[in-house]
Amino acid sequence: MDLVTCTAPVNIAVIKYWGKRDEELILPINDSLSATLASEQMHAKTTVSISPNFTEDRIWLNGQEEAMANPRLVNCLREVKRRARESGQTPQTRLDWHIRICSANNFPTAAGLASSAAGYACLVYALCQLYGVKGDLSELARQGSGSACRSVLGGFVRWRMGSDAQGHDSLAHQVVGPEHWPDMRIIILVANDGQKKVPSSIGMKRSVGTSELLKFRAENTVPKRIEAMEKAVQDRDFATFAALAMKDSNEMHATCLDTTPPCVYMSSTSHQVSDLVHKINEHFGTPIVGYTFDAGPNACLFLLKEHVPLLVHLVRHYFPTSDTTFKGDPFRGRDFDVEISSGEGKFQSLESSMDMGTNPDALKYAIYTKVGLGPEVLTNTSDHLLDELGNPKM
Ligand SMILES: Nc1ncnc2c1ncn2[C@@H]1O[C@H](COP(=O)(O)OP(=O)(O)OP(=O)(O)O)[C@@H](O)[C@H]1O
Ligand SMILES: C[C@@](O)(CCOP(=O)(O)OP(=O)(O)O)CC(=O)O
Repeated sequence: MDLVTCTAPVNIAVIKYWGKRDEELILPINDSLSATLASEQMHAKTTVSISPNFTEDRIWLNGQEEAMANPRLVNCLREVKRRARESGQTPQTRLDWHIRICSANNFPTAAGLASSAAGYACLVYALCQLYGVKGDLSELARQGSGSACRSVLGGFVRWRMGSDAQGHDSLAHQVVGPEHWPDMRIIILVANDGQKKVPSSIGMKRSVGTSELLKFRAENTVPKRIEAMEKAVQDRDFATFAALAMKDSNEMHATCLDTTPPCVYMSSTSHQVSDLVHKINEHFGTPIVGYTFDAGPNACLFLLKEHVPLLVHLVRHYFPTSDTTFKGDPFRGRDFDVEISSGEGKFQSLESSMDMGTNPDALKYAIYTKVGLGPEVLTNTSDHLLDELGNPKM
């Protein structure tokens, strides 16, 4: 029996992918750009195993057995095997053995927190390790979920839409590595981690079919904005970075509202968080925090390390929670390398200038993280999700 276990990170787009020109190959209507988040806080973990003794292909996701017939899964497996066959690295007999796949996310699945990105990047990375496939993996991961192609790399990543009908040039590449902007921090404010009503793939298909605004966005705004965003990342120009991220998120959600029937992903809590961010930035006279929202109500905030204590104080003040544990709590303890003092006295004058009401228990918890590396192989036996017979350990 051969067995490989990997982790892959989540990525959060600051220039969004929303809309496909080819549903089957998952080819987008515009380029997108994202930050890969550190795997320590959020990751998918996948074990893949092949054996001549397995009599059928099987998959378990988050402890439940699922159907292998999922077309995205089938496409990924077929394409990785095709690449393995073409490279001549793997004997046909090994490619014919049945496979077992066991995967788990350490954060909510299908809640607009990019689980499909981490999940398919992890699956493809693990399969490629298993079959000895080398080279670009983004084309393979893209066929599981569009955003997954950006999770096969660390740092800041750009997915170029490409023009080839077969999608061979619709690939992701690294803009800068995770070490490039060491002070960048990310705080995800989770308002709802339940499964969303309209999955991204359905929502964006509906937008492509009905929104004129989406067409305008893809053809006119994004091509210019993404160049400015790439430059802002390269120059570590936080104010431009945050302003562009917020603009792009709002434009994506505007296209969702321009869709028939409309896709409403942001909630009143999302808008309150957005309001707070704009008030903070107004107070400072320049963006010191930027937000972006995926297809869900949870805010993903970008900010520099020096502003974490301030943001933490204000979020605690305006979104008090009775859950004192506040999972992934940046609101207590230490930053990765900076002490987060409660800063009560220091920021009190700010509260009075905000002119906002408080929203008790509107947030469930927060995840505090930074920009990180791409997928990794785990070699410790205790890390494998399948036992020596190929059965799930849990
Ligand atoms: N670890 C995993 N391994 C394989 N597939 C996964 C994994 N995690 C999630 N998926 C697949 O992704 C689907 C969820 O994708 P969906 O786009 O609906 O949500 P999301 O990725 O959490 O949100 P969004 O893309 O809007 O940020 C799951 O139903 C499952 O098919
Ligand atoms: C809002 C987004 O997160 C949309 C992600 O959509 P998916 O990649 O989940 O869609 P499919 O390609 O159909 O699987 C924006 C982004 O990540 O760029």
